[in-house]
Amino acid sequence: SCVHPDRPEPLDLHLGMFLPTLLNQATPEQMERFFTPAWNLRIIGTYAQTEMGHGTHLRGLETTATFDPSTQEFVLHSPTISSIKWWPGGLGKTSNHAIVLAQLHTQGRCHGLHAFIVPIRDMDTHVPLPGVVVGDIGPKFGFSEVDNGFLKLEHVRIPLDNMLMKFAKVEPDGTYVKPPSAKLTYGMVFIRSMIVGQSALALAKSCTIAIRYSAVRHQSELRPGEPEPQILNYQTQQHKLFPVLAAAYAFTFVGQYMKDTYRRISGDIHAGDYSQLPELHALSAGLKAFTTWAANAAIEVCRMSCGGHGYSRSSALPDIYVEFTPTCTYEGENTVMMLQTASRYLVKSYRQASVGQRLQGSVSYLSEAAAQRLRPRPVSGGAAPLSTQDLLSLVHLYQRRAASLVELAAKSIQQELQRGRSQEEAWNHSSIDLVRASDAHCHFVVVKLFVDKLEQVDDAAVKAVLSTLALLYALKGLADNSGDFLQAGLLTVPQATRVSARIKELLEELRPDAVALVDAFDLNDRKLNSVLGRYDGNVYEHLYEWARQSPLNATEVHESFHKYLKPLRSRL
Ligand SMILES: CCC/C=C/C(=O)SCCNC(=O)CCNC(=O)[C@H](O)C(C)(C)COP(=O)([O-])OP(=O)([O-])OC[C@H]1O[C@@H](n2cnc3c(N)ncnc32)[C@H](O)[C@@H]1OP(=O)([O-])[O-]
Ligand SMILES: Cc1cc2nc3c(=O)[nH]c(=O)nc-3n(C[C@H](O)[C@H](O)[C@H](O)COP(=O)(O)OP(=O)(O)OC[C@H]3O[C@@H](n4cnc5c(N)ncnc54)[C@H](O)[C@@H]3O)c2cc1C
Repeated sequence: SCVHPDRPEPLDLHLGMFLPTLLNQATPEQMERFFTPAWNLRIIGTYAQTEMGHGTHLRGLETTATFDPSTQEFVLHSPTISSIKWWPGGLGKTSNHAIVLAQLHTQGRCHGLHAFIVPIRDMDTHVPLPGVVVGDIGPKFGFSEVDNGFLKLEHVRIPLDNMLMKFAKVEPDGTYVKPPSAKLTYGMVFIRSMIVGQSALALAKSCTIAIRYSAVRHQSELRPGEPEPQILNYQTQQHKLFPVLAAAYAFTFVGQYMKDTYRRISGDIHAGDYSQLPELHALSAGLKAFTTWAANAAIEVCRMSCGGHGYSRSSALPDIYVEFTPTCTYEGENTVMMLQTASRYLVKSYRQASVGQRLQGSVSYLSEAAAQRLRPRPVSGGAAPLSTQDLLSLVHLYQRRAASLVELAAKSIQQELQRGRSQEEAWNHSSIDLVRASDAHCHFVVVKLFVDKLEQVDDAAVKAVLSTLALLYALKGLADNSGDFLQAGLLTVPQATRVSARIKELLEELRPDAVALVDAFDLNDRKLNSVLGRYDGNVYEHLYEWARQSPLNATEVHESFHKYLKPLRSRL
C-alpha cells in the first residue's frame, strides 16, 4: 500500500484495520485522541484479536481486561501461554499501539469480548513498555515483509477511556452499559466485504499474466509441417484459462456489489437500523469464503498453465499465490464462514419460508421454493428443458440447486434430531451438507449478479462479449457441479453432454477477444511485476535479463567454489 503497490506491508493492519476500527467504534473524544495522530503515523496500530490457542472461537479468547475503579484503569492480562496474542500484522516490530480484544470484567462479572487501545511501545524510543512482551512470530509461508507478532500482557494498566466505547460502555463506578445490539461488537464485516474485491484482483492479475504469456509462447505442433502454434490455441489451455477470465469478471462485479451493499447497510446501522446486519454478515462471510477458495485454486491453475516459467518468481505467480492464500484463513476461516452463512442464515430462512413467511434479500428464492413444494409435482417429473443460451434460465437453475441443497441440509439436521441427537450434535453431523448449501447459495448469488450487471451495459459489442463470459462462467460451474444438478433432478445426462459441447464452442468464440479482455483490466507492468505478463510481450529478452540479475551471478566464480568444491576436489 505504501511502498510496493498491492504487496503485503507492515502498515497494512494500521491502514486496513486499526483506522477503520477506530472509525466504527471510537467515541468523538477517542477519535480526537487516537485517530488524528494515527492518521499522521505518529500512532501506529494493529488489530490483536487472535491468540495462540484460539482464532475462530472468539468466546474462547482468554486475555482479560479487568476494571479497577480505585484507579479508573483497566488491567490487561494474558493469563496463560495459549492466551498470548498471535499473528497480528505489524505487531512484532512496527506498531506502538494495538487494539486488543479482551474479556471485559467489571464488578465481578465477565461481559465478553470488547476492544481496548493498548500502548505497547514508547512513543519516542520505541522500546516495549513495562509489562509488555512483544516480538515477531518467525518465518511464514509468505508475507515475509510483514512482522506478524506475538503480545504477552503482564498486568498492563490503561485508562478507563481507552476502551472503545461508541457502543458498549463502562461507567466510572464500574457499571457496564450494553451496546444497542450485541452483534455490533463482532465487526469484521467490512474487511470480509472488501476481500471479495481482492479475490477479483488476484484473479485478474493471474489470468492477465497467463493469457498474455499463452499468446507469446509457441510450443509443439498442431498441424504437421506448420509453425508451432501459440499455446493459447490449444483447447485444453483455453479450458484452463478462459473460465478463470470469466470468474475474474464475475468477482469484479460481485466485489463492486459488496462494496455498495456494505456502504448502504453500514449507513443504516449508523442511523440506528440494525435489521439488515444478518444479511450483510451472511453475504460477506459466504462470499468471502466462496471467492477466496475459487481464486486460490485458480491462481495455481494459471501458474501451472505457464509451464516451467510459471515456477520462476519472475512470473509473479508464486508471489501472488503465497500472498493471497491466507485470505482463506484470516478474517474468518473459510469453512467456519460457510457454516455461519448456512446455519445462521440459510437454514433459519428455510424454516421461516416453510411456515409461509415471505423472505427479503438474497434468500427470497427460498420462499418460492417452499411454495413450489406445496404444489403437487407433475406426474412426468424430470428436468425442465435446459437452454445453454439463455442466461436467465441458468440463473433460475442455480437458484433451484441452492434451494434443493439448503433443503437437504435442513432435512439432515431434522433427521439427526429425530435420531435423538442434541441440536449441536445434529448440526455437526450435517455440516458437510451445510457447507455445500452455502457454496451453492453463493454460486447462485455470483451468477445472478453477473447477469444483472449485463443489464447495465449499453455498448452492444461489450455486452455481447460479457454475455459470452457470463455464459461460460455459468455453464462451467454447471459442468463442475453436475452431480448436484443431476441429484436435484435439474439436469439430465443428455443435457450434461450438451453443456460440455457448448463450453467448447464458447472457448472458441472467446479466443479472438481473450487478450483484449485481460488488457481491459488495465493492470500496468509495474503493478503486475511479471516478466511473463508484460504488455509488450517481449518475454524472452527480459527473462534472460532478469536471470542475469540473480544475486548468484554477481561474481563469475562464486565463493562456494573456493570454499567447498575446490578443497573437496583436492581431497578426492
Ligand atoms: C491483512 C490480514 C489481516 C487479518 C486480520 C485478521 O484475521 S483479524 C481476526 C479475524 N478473526 C475472525 O474473523 C474470527 C472468526 N470468528 C468469528 O467471526 C465468530 O466468532 C464466529 C462467527 C465464528 C462464531 O462466533 P460466536 O460463536 O460468538 O457466534 P455464533 O455463531 O453463536 O453467532 C451469534 C450470533 O451473532 C451473529 N454474528 C456472528 N458474527 C457476526 C458478525 N461478524 N456480524 C454480525 N453478526 C454476527 C450470528 O449470525 C448469530 O446471530 P443469531 O443467529 O443469534 O441471530
Ligand atoms: C497471514 C495471516 C495474518 C493474520 N493477521 C491477523 C491479524 O492481523 N490479527 C488477528 O487478530 N489475527 C490475524 N490472523 C489470524 C487469523 O485471523 C486466524 O488464523 C483465523 O481466524 C483462523 O483461526 P485459527 O487459526 O484459530 O484456525 P482454527 O479455527 O484452529 O482452524 C483450524 C481448522 O479447524 C476448523 N474449525 C475450527 N472451528 C470450526 C467449527 N466451528 N466448525 C468446523 N470446523 C472448524 C477450521 O475449518 C480449520 O480447518 C492472521 C493469520 C494469518 C495466516
